Amino acid sequence: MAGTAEPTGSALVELRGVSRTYGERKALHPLDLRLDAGRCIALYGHNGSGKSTLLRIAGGRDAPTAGRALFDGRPVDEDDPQVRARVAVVGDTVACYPDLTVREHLELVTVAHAVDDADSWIDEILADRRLADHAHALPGSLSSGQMQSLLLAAALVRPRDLLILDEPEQRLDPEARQRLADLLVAEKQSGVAVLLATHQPDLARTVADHMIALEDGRVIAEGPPAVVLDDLGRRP
Ligand SMILES: Nc1ncnc2c1ncn2[C@@H]1O[C@H](COP(=O)(O)OP(=O)(O)OP(=O)(O)O)[C@@H](O)[C@H]1O
Repeated sequence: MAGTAEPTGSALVELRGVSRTYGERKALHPLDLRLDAGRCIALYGHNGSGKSTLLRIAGGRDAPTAGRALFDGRPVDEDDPQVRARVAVVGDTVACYPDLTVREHLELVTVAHAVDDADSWIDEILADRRLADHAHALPGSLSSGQMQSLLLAAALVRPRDLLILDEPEQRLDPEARQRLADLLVAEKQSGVAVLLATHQPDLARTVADHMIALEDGRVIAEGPPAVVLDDLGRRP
């Protein structure tokens, strides 16, 4: 079983024998996973290896074909108010309103999640993500890296116990990637569980406690990131 620590009580995320089939295609073969508060699991693998499928199931956006996906001991469903309140997802697709500014997007999120003192909190996140100068810009005028920072900011302005990120390093420059790694370490330190799909070994090495390497929907290696990366590096 994939785990980030000795199991103590119920995990925040628990997948038991989870698999996913699309038509004839087996996107995910049965796997187990356990993620506790304040820990991070990184999923690693080629395009099409099943990372996003696993993330969608863990966040309740998709149901497994077989097995059980639990959040805090209950079947996970993105429509569950508990899940909506506690799970923040940074996706790989851009979903935004073309006529709302960067700041207005973040305001929407804070209203939806009844965030106290939202204005100063938004200011802080905008500065932190280097978006302060673009607060009044419309999405269409953002660079792809700035758009990625906006997606990240939208997850950070709201409360969360679990942060799910699908290749968050995409489109970020080296400095922004470093700030992303620092941010995810800080998230863990504040008790947030982080479930991450990445193509960047350094990000996994810096942030993750446990790494799961997938190939064609199967777990081919798992363990501490340095060990898994070393193992993968020695394969023919
Ligand atoms: N909605 C869907 N319908 C049919 N097949 C799907 C669907 N979603 C994913 N798949 C298939 O499942 C497999 C796993 O896809 P998935 O998106 O999970 O891979 P991934 O590891 O996230 O890839 P990438 O690194 O490119 O994002 C792929 O073969 C993909 O074509």
